[in-house]
Amino acid sequence: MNDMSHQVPTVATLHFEGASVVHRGQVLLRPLTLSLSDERCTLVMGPNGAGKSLLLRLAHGLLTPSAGRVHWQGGAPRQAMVFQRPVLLKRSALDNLTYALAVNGTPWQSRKNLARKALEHFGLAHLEKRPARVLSGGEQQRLALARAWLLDPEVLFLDEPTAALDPASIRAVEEAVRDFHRRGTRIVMTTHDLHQARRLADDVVLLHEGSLVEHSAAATFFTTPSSPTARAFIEGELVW
Ligand SMILES: Nc1ncnc2c1ncn2[C@@H]1O[C@H](COP(=O)(O)OP(=O)(O)OP(=O)(O)O)[C@@H](O)[C@H]1O
Repeated sequence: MNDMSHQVPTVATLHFEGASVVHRGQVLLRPLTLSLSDERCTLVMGPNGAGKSLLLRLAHGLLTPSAGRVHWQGGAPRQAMVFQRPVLLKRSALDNLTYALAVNGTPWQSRKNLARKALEHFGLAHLEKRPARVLSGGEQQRLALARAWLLDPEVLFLDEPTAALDPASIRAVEEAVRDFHRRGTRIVMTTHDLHQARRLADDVVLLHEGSLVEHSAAATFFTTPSSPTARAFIEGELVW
């Protein structure tokens, strides 16, 4: 997605400064120093248990580091997060969106109209009355993206949003991610899928066993990774 990175407005830089996560004496994320700047699409990669979700939770402020700090230079931007298993309310698809707008302070007169537009944008218009929790995995993921879309985030965090989806749904989610990016939203997304990372990433963060292994431009990462661990990961030899 490099071609788009010069067309979008500047977003604040996110700094991790020696940020670590320790739980009951166990180090889950070793002190991490990393800056995410520019209007990029950053893919956070690594085997199971590497610490990708922890990094994302720290970034979005859902988790406080045990030591060090995570902060936005230039003030925290408007941000949203989409999880692998979307958290949806026991309401219709439409009501999930109007509720998010209400929480966001959108005047009630315009909520339904905006929510319907978002449903349409994500190909869900025909499902507006269906309870959100009975939607298929792919539909739920699109509804979560529609909800994020309505909040017009400057930064969007996605935690393995395509992990349990079929190829068509994966394509739909990736297209939505590109759409967000075109609109100027900075993307930070975790994935296991090397092909997906090649399709989407401007830069790649590789974690392994709770440590940062590499942060480089996607072209560099995939062609000339600087560490043996990154090479092994790209070759599919780093299972965990
Ligand atoms: N609340 C918690 N309590 C104890 N251990 C945790 C907690 N959250 C995460 N961990 C551990 O921290 C490590 C990193 O977890 P994390 O979810 O960040 O991995 P991940 O890279 O996202 O893995 P996956 O690809 O499997 O989703 C794992 O070993 C996990 O078991």
